[in-house]
Amino acid sequence: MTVVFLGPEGTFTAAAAEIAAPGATRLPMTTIPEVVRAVRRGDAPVGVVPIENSIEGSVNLTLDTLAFGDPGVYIRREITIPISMNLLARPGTRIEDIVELRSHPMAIPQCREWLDAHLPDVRLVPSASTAYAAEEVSRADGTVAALGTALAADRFDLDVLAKDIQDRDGNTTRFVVLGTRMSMPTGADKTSLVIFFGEDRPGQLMRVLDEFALRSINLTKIESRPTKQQLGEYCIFIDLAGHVTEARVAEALRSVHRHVADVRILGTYPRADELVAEANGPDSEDAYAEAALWFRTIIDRIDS
Ligand SMILES: O=C(O)C(=O)C[C@]1(C(=O)O)C=C[C@@H](O)C=C1
Repeated sequence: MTVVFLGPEGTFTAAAAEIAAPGATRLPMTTIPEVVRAVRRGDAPVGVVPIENSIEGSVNLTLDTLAFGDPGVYIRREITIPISMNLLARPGTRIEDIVELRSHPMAIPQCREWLDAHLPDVRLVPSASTAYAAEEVSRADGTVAALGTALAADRFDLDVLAKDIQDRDGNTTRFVVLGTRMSMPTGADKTSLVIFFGEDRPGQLMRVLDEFALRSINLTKIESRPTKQQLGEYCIFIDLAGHVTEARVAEALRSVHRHVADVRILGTYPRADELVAEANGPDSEDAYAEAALWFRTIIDRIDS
């Protein structure tokens, strides 16, 4: 088994990949779209990419790659990892020597307050990942530092000048495990989808949200992103509690599909927090099954 992930070794995603596929052959990639392409091509059955951070929000490149890229790659699982950011530099570097700081564009804003307080005038330079930044620092002079994992410090012979410098306790990133098929239901699942509205009509978003609310389906995330077609045209990303094989989720999705131009399912997969979404009374599987049976008895009485 091979796992592809945003590399090189020493990234936070590399740690998530070890949880997703322990002991697998590891194939680090330079970018998130490369990971997705590798899974689509079948180079590896499992890919791991970051999707959301508790301080900085969504990893837009992941959302866009999954929503607008070629079909055939799905989220099969989510993994959340506590994120501890460290200031890494070549041995002998002092904080006051640093004039340039490199890291992944998701990592820098997680340390904004610390950087304002300790390195206010530093030049911020984006890197392909935190571990690439660490590697670049190992080849630079002693005025360049990186934000990254303690593991990257070991890997690239750097010192940790300051640790745990993220702006908030409990800093957490959510990663998604990708594959070419969707996951089976576990009873504690989530479904991620993107809605493309097409023609602009009043009340369309309300209509979509109503379909979920009517069936007591909890939305765990809702976010809009540009469709990239024209200024002001947005699609919405929704994460909901439940699996597409649950009757109320299936019925809601079928209804939503009637109202919009397209619905793209990004995946239906076990939740990291294992929280079971209760569906009781009229929302239960039994109630849907009973209603289907009742309706069958009506159809059966129609002349054939
Ligand atoms: O650069 C890395 O180490 C990554 O794994 C990427 C990434 C991200 O894109 O969110 C992962 C976790 C942290 O939130 C910061 C960076």
